[in-house]
Amino acid sequence: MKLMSNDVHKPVRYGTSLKDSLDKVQFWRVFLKHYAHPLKDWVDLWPNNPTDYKEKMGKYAVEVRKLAMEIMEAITESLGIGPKYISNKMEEGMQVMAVNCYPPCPQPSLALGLPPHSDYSCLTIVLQSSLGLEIMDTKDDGSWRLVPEQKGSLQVHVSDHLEVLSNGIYRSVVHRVALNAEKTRISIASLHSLGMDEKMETAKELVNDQHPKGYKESSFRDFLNFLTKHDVAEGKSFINTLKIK
Ligand SMILES: O=C(O)CCC(=O)C(=O)O
Ligand SMILES: [Fe+2]
Repeated sequence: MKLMSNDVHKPVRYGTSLKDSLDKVQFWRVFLKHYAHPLKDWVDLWPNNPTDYKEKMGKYAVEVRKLAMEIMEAITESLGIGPKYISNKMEEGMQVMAVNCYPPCPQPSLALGLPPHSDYSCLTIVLQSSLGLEIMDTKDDGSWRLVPEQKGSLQVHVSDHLEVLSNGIYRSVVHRVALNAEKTRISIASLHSLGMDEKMETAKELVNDQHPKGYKESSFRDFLNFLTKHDVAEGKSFINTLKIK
């Protein structure tokens, strides 16, 4: 069974990719994705069940967004382009919450919860209920490192649009999700980016003769259009389509 609401342009969508149309197991995940900023524009579209979902997720979304803005300010400051360089534009930006559920898998070594990918956003902040998230160590031949389980801690990922902005000084994190046979794992990923049609460009201040511009500009809508043409399972990455070779 495949319960996909396939239109990636919808502000609320859900799906499962436990099995594909040939009944072959692909990725062992059920998900709900919805927009979250500005809250009042989207909250009425969120699920009514569980009854406290809107209230609890609403509070979390607002708080995690504040954190994302603070971190973005620290990052652009570290790049020497000032704390407000992108946060002003992000005020009007998008926030997508991805609520992921990975049921126990009878043969966890034969499947993945999510394939290797990087996120399109500037920053992604992940809260996980148990072990499973792995990040690629690019300094060590691309081996996978398990993100430790620390109750209440948040995992912050640099994503594609920050790589573009920083002209490659910050690199987006390639990550995947491993499965386990015993318990259901839940994660909430909060993806922060510019507005739907706002193009993310490389900061001109970070382009010079030694560091020529490495990336084409793109928007969140450009990413969604990419998604309609490519399945993440194919392994084709959005950031690679932006690189100027
Ligand atoms: O489940 C996780 O820990 C990560 C989820 C994720 O990578 C995503 O939703 O993009
Ligand atoms: Fe991700």
